[in-house]
Amino acid sequence: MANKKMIIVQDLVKRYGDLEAVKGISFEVEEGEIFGLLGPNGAGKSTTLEIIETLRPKTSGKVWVNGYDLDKEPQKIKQIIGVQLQSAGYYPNLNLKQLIDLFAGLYNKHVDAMELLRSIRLEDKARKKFKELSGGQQQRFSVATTLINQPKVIFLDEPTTGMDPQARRNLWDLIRQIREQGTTVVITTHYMDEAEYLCDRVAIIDLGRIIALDTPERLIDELVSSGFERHKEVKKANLEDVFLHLTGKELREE
Ligand SMILES: Nc1ncnc2c1ncn2[C@@H]1O[C@H](COP(=O)(O)OP(=O)(O)OP(=O)(O)O)[C@@H](O)[C@H]1O
Repeated sequence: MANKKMIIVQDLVKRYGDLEAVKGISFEVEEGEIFGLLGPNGAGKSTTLEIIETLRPKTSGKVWVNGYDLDKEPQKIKQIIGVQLQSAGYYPNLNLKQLIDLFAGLYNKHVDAMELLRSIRLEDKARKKFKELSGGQQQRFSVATTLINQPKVIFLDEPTTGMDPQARRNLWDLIRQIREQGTTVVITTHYMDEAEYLCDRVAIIDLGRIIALDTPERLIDELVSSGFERHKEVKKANLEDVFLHLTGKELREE
């Protein structure tokens, strides 16, 4: 059964002067999936994401989001997507509840700010300013704010960079919950364990081109069937498991 395509990207090209940062990439994201864009620094992930988000002009190629053509109906796309703000986007004098109320007002949506804060376990921080939160709390808040306009798809650009293992696992749970409620998620990450845990499918981008696109499992199976073997014996746990076993899974930031 063919699923509905939430995003279609065809032959997308982006040039910055002489540099061709995105060299004609094509991919589709299905409704309800967590889709990962992976790749080394400078591969073109953020550029691709920002073009789809209507935040950056493309050089050529076609993009549709929920059937809306980026060239013809960018406003329609803006209405159905959720984008994480950089920290500078959070007015410094407003507390978390006021920020949610402000965004809800801007989007003309009714949102129960306390309920949203409860869902990310920040209800006791309702009167705190964004800058007074820990890194993990800031990221949780920023992911939750992408939901205020009740989007069909949210974009998360390296959402767990710099987090400790507890906060990271916690954010993974939040992202999965968001998907379970029917929202499509597009995520960029440098962490392969994150991609393996979260993503239904991943596109690996290098030097502006997609060099692989499949489920993490099939990509791994393909590599193994090509004769690849790890040098070390694979253990049933890794160092992060040891760390979490010793220090617990509870958040430490409060
Ligand atoms: N505004 C810009 N002007 C000129 N070059 C840019 C601009 N933005 C990005 N680039 C270049 O385009 C290429 C792709 O950058 P992009 O930020 O999309 O990569 P990325 O895969 O998101 O990398 P990272 O993982 O470091 O965020 C890089 O070589 C970068 O230097």
